[in-house]
Amino acid sequence: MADKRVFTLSQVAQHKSKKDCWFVINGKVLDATSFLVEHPGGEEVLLESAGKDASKEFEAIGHSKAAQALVLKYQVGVLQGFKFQQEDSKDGVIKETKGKEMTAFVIKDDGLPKYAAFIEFFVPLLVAGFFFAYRYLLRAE
Ligand code: HEM
Repeated sequence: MADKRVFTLSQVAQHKSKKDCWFVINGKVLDATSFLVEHPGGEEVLLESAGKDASKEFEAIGHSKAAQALVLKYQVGVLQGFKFQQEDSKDGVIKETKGKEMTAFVIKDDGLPKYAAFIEFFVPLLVAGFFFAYRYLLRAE
């Protein structure tokens, strides 16, 4: 891939037809011609952005991670003067990193000792027992 080719926006603007459709997403110049028919959002939206910087539209849709990764497949170069933020993507090519998944545990610790559950169960039972015993004794008198 010609990942270090630098294009100006006016160069990108020359590729705005169905047979030659380029646009820019976050500083990456993409040739999405072969992707037009495959795009799940339809080719019309892509053609509307043809030859332009479609970063805002792309972000506005809230494209999935998979879609963002797919962008790299169609990259032909970078936009002149665009400052890439990530260290590893100075040339506009974000190397795929093995995603480190974040996991979290919530350790439930309400500070009660283990026998608390035992007490919570038996104390109401005892109270009820005393109540019925008391009533029984009252009737017996
Ligand atoms: C090469 C660039 C692009 C790729 C690889 C791409 C990929 C995708 C993918 C995979 C989806 C399915 C949903 C998802 O996984 O997020 C999608 C949906 C969509 N895309 Fe793109 N897209 C690109 C550019 C654009 C641009 C520039 C626009 C707007 C101007 C756009 C508008 C949409 C819309 C409207 C949907 C449908 C969303 C929905 O139905 O909820 N896409 N795109």
